[in-house]
Amino acid sequence: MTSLRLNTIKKIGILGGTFDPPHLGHLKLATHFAKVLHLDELLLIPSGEPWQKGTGLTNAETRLQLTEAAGVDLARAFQYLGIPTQIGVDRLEIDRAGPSYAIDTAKALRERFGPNSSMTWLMGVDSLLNLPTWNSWDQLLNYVNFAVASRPHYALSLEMNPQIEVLLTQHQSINADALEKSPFGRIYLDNSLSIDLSSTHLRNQLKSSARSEIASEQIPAHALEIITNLGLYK
Ligand SMILES: Nc1ncnc2c1ncn2[C@@H]1O[C@H](COP(=O)(O)OP(=O)(O)OP(=O)(O)O)[C@@H](O)[C@H]1O
Ligand SMILES: O=C(O)c1ccc[n+]([C@@H]2O[C@H](COP(=O)([O-])O)[C@@H](O)[C@H]2O)c1
Repeated sequence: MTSLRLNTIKKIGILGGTFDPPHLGHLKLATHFAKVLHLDELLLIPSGEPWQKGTGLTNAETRLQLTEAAGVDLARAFQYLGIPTQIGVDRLEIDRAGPSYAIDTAKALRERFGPNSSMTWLMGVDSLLNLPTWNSWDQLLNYVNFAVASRPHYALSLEMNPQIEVLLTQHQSINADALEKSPFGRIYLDNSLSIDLSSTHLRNQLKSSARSEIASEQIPAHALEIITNLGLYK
């Protein structure tokens, strides 16, 4: 009876990002955790006002459009790979006024999915290292789990501050299964990804003479089409 209940807990993955633009690093992160965490649903959530990213960002509606296009490519990849996870692109941060705080998003999604769903915020290790700068960061694990992927140029062991060390001591789970069974409060560190792509690097490439060399191994094809059609990042 217990195991039946555990198997029927709904498992939601949340991938928030500025997505300026979305790239294959985002899609591979999403694909990896959809498989590892057996996600029922994955939400891509473009940040409305990414308050730490400075000025000169692409406007939110265009980043949403790019994320929706990337979602189409991700859905195709899931179909090809036989991953049954449903993909949604959610505009809740864009529709909320003011700076986009993950804590507000986590609370809103907890209301939506109810107390028993397993909700996991997916992120690269750079986001975990930066976590103590987020608004009300120490409350986030009361609403979601964290699944954290390795990323080139960021080393947890070298850059970890004491606050993250304490957080890991209290919340880390060695097995991903723990997150499937916990609605919130667990952290899973995954060292198997090493995708050397970033939006910053791609924006720089799109501004340069190497613009035409960008391929769908870097930016998903449908998003790249919009970038080309709208002449973005020139
Ligand atoms: N190559 C990658 N490997 C692992 N995680 C990634 C990768 N790229 C992005 N992420 C994660 O995806 C989330 C959203 O990232 P974001 O949209 O800021 O992309 P970015 O490439 O980090 O952007 P920028 O270069 O503008 O800072 C973050 O949690 C980030 O850690
Ligand atoms: O809550 C915060 O204060 C906060 C500060 C920085 C980033 N975040 C969230 O972290 C996710 C990745 O952010 P970024 O800046 O790396 O694109 C995205 O969902 C952001 O809204 C959240």
